[in-house]
Amino acid sequence: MVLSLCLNGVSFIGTRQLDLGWSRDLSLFGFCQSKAGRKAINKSIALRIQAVAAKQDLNFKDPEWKKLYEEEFDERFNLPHLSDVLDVKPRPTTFALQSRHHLGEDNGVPFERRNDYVNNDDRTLLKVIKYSSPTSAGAECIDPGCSWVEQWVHRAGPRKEIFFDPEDVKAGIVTCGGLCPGLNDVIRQIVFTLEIYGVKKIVGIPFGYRGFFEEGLPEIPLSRQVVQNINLAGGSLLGVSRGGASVSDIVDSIQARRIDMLFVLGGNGTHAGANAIHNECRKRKMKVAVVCVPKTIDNDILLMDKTFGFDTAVEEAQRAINSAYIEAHSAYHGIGLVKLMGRSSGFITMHASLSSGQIDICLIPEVPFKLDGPYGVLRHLEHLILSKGSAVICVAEGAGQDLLEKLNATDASGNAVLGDIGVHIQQKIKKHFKDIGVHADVKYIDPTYMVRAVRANASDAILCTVLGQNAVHGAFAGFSGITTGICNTHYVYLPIPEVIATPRLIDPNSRMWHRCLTSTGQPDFC
Ligand SMILES: Nc1ncnc2c1ncn2[C@@H]1O[C@H](COP(=O)(O)OP(=O)(O)OP(=O)(O)O)[C@@H](O)[C@H]1O
Ligand SMILES: O=P(O)(O)OC[C@H]1O[C@](O)(CO)[C@@H](O)[C@@H]1O
Ligand SMILES: [Mg+2]
Repeated sequence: MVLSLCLNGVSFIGTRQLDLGWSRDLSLFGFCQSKAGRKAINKSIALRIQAVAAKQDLNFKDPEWKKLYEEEFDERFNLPHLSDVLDVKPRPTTFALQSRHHLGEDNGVPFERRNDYVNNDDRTLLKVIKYSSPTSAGAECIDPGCSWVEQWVHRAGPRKEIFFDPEDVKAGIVTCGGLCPGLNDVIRQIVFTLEIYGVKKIVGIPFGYRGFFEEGLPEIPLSRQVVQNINLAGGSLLGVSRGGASVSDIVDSIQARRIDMLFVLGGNGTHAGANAIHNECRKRKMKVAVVCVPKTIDNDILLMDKTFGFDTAVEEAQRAINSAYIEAHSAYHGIGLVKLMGRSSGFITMHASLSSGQIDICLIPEVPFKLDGPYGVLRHLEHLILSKGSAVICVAEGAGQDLLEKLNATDASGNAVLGDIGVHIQQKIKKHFKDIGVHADVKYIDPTYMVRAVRANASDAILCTVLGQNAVHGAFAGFSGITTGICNTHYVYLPIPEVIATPRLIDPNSRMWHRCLTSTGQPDFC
């Protein structure tokens, strides 16, 4: 399992699932630390490098360590293939990039297209920065010297050989978790691409994994005609849901329906489910390709530049921020407060704050803060009101949960139900200004579902198009238990476990978070 461990500005990457107390020990991020605290952290960094090295059997004194690391990395990112467990034979692809008769002839010689297909040995480089030292901003290091280590992942796209006869294929598509702009765009491209391969049986599974087992939820037949215009609306043509049946029941249902390819659109939880489905199919020696397309406005999937829907959500969030700004700016001592989605990651909040340019205080789950006290948010707010007359705060829903009473409840999928940090901050601001006898007019905006129910914007629509097509190419190429994404602007296939080992978080020592702080001008709140 991949693990990116961030310690006081330095990240060390482990290759297996390592129990290094990563989870949410935010004090490790090096914020709010005294000099003595920082010294202790530096010592713990040294100890932890040793721990990583020991657990990975890496001895950095061994001149071969880098080679060993790279070999292990290749192994981890190797894509599971149907031929690993089944006796399947390749056949020439039926996917034509253009029908030849449209291309015509040149001097009587039939036009030959070149470089049409992706070679199975093509790779894309995962990390492209060479850090000169572990103290470089946002450095991700494997060894104490922060050596350059190559990490290659598999390139996505159509292969020359395929492992299914399209005539026989029944393909299923399912969308799980919460809504996300672009779901319909991905469904549409999957259907288009399947049909180009020659697949005739394409069905949608209604309402997420639930559609596999709940009575009265019939499959939805899909074709180019059915999906032609679905991208013009937000939501999912198939419906979504949380919670679900046992993996074994889902695989029974896949077997009974004779599905050969399953395209699964969803976030972390959905991917965990898809991987379990893939493993169960393997165990039963079923020839089923399970391919995911990561869907989450939270952008919390590891290794990827971004997930589809994120851009649109950020754009939409700006409407709320702009309204909060106008309200705050037009009121006497106005304070605008906007809460945005982001259970464990503050990407939407950080990007919306950066892009709007109207935010004075940006609060995310990855960076702890205090509301009260001389260095707390409220004191800074007081300063903003008295110095410039108004202020706007943007807070992620998962931020500051340590300030709220734990609810000890979970949703149908087992995700923790969070306390409402927006309402809490609103109340605290009102009370604070009342207590100090300064007028303040607080306007709270919670656009939660509005940012994800819209249709995809232009850049997300393109991303969805590529991902949907690549998902189909991956299934025909015989891969299963994989997901598709964009890494360093190139499109790749990745084994599912590598992208869901942990939720992807903002590194508080990254350049991007520092840029956000530069933009808002906010201090550390602790
Ligand atoms: N570890 C797991 N194993 C099997 N299935 C899972 C697992 N975690 C979640 N699921 C199933 O995956 C589906 C979606 O999970 P979840 O509700 O957490 O959404 P998600 O995919 O993480 O998307 P979102 O980003 O909207 O939260 C649910 O039907 C849930 O039951
Ligand atoms: O209310 P729902 O549908 O469970 O979705 C809420 C969650 O979905 C997410 O947007 C992830 O898709 C989280 O940020 C948020 O907490
Ligand atoms: Mg989730």
